[in-house]
Amino acid sequence: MNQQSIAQSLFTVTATNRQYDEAIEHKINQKTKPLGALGQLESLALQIARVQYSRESEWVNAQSERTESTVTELPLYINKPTMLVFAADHGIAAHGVSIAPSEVTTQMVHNFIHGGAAINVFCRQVGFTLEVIDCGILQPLASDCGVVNQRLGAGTQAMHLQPAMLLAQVRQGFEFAKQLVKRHVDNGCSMIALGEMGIGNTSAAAAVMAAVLNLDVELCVGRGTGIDDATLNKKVTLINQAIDLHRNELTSIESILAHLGGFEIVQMTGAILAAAEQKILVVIDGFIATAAALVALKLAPQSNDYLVFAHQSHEQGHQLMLQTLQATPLLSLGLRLGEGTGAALALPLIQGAVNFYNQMASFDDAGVNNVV
Ligand SMILES: O=C(O)c1ccc[n+]([C@@H]2O[C@H](COP(=O)([O-])O)[C@@H](O)[C@H]2O)c1
Ligand SMILES: Cc1cc2nc[nH]c2cc1C
Repeated sequence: MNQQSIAQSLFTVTATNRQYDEAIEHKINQKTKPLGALGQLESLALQIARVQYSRESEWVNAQSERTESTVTELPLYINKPTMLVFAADHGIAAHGVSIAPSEVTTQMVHNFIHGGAAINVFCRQVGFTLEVIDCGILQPLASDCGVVNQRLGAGTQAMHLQPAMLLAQVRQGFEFAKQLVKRHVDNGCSMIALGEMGIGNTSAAAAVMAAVLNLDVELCVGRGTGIDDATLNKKVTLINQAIDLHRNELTSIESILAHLGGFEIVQMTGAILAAAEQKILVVIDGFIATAAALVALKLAPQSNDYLVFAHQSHEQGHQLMLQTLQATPLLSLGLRLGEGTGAALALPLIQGAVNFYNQMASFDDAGVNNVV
């Protein structure tokens, strides 16, 4: 008998309903513009409509007299957009793979608490509520500091010497993430975005990418915070060493996550699966968040329907990962900060897709010659 994965035992993910696609596309095509002229915003509006009409399906079905075309009169919405920033430390960071020591993870979490980081600035600017989650930074924080405590340990083990974590920690991380997302959805949130903070986490993300996609480590590793050539070589060597050490154990996606991953990558994976289960949109930030998306998509391919890829990061490996996922990110700004910054900057574009769908006049409404 096939053993159920941890993810299968915790999450039920179903694809969005495609029943209204024709009506949605008709509505978009009847807007006062040349066919397709809003480019990627049109496919984004279609995706959001699929997600939200699937989410509201009980309501939609209850309106038994409604025809398919009137279903599209339901406006799309973004309620309580919430940026979740997952912080964790990495054992490998003590072995010279980053420009910064692990202490910077905690220092940046304090910066988030005091509102001074880039992610604070951008969240304030665009209207994201920011929540920071301690998934396992080196030292616990004071319980009243405003950071959510979902610690899986005091940093992972150095993956080139031993497994980064146990499968029990992967399970606990998925459970934490499920509770977290449920709390936000119960509170009316219709869209989450995922960012992260963790010195050393581009090593973990690259290792997971190489193992999941069976790629050469060199293709997956980049300069992270901005390392020089010598440090880059060391990073490649240590990640190869980790993959060689655990080779016989890298037999399932969850085992790859346990041996090579990070506490924030585990919890972002869980948050994606939870968002897909709850049928809400989930906006993915940079390289590390995309590695979590890669894992989530391997565990539950239907979760793809709920994912919006915010941007293509400067990190080498991100473009290849996005291509492999056939994902077209909204932005490409050469960002390499993480924290959720690219996802925050994408919110006005997502809002633009919702607004044109809801508010633009049709050719009929506006008395404009129908050019479709
Ligand atoms: O999001 C990205 O694409 C990204 C690319 C490079 C670096 N980062 C951030 O930099 C940190 C990891 O870099 P490193 O060099 O310590 O592995 C971590 O806090 C990430 O948020 C993030
Ligand atoms: C200062 C600093 C801020 C960050 N934000 C996300 N990753 C980071 C890494 C460093 C080093």
